[in-house]
Amino acid sequence: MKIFDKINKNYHLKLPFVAYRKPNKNKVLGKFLKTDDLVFTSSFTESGFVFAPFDEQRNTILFLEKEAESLEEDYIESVNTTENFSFTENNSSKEEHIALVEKAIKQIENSDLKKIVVSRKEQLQLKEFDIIKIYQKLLDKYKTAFVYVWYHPKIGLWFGATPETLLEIKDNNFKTMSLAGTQPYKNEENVVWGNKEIEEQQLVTDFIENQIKDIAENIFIEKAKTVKAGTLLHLKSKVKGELSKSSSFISLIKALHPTPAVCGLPREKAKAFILQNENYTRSFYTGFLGEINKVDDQNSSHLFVNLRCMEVTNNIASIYVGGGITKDSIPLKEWQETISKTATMKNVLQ
Ligand SMILES: C=C(O[C@@H]1C=C(C(=O)O)C=C[C@H]1O)C(=O)O
Repeated sequence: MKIFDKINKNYHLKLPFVAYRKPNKNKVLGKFLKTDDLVFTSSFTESGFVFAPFDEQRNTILFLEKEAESLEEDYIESVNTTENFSFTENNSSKEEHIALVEKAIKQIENSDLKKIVVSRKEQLQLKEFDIIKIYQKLLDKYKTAFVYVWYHPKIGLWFGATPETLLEIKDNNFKTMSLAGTQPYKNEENVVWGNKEIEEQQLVTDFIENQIKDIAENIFIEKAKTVKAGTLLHLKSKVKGELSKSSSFISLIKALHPTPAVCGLPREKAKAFILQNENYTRSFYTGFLGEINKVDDQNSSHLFVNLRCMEVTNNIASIYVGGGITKDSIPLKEWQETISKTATMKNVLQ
């Protein structure tokens, strides 16, 4: 495909680009830049593609629409991506993660915190690395996800196949979702959920409702349903509404990000716990990415939460995974949940 040649070319010339396919769509879209200038946005008023970190104190990177060459192409499923990407696994950080979960549970028991999402980074040494083969495998395997590859020579190379929409907005009509609770998919989508998962997802739904109630009208929240994301199942409620005339797109982003699906409740206290206690920096994991202010589509924006993602540097893949901790969490189960979540990316590396 032409778009893959262009990805290869930009990557080897060390020029920024993003290629992405929206959930359940066939088209792969690409934005290819001609210089390696690093452009930030904090106003979200420009037209382009944003890549935003978890911590909003850090910079959001913008690929300006007017500076980019845009390509789009129907995806033709590859027949040829069965090669093995062999890799050697590092010693796992099981004890470290379990200790972090235990600390989060204690913090919840001794404060007004109700939920904290804790995460970790797993590094794998790749024996070989082919950007196109990895991206094709992601496209082949995860048709219902937002599947992307994003590159800036001054920032890094990221891949992801995320099940979570942060915000889709056109005119004043917007959609978002409450996604939380995880169990492995075992050939059956009709499953029973435990109280811990039901409560943890309800916390996210209530937070979203509370955050948007003063800036939106006609809010409608669907009952939670089971959804499949790769080899996992989650609970999801769709949310829609109308942004009030006096409110702005950025106020909606700020109201939503980071939701308790990736941070916790109350938000600021959970964030402080995460920044102090996680043993690494999340950078763009649990941030968000996507199109903003599309001029050819009534100024619409479509943003996704950066989950089920990895960063590749010098043949080392860093896979980012986490999970929501509540008073009812069982540390070993939370560890296993992060292992299950690494499979989304490991499946395209082996
Ligand atoms: C934090 C992640 O996922 C989030 C946490 C979930 C959970 O705690 O059950 C489920 C889906 C996502 O909202 C991740 O994939 O790393």
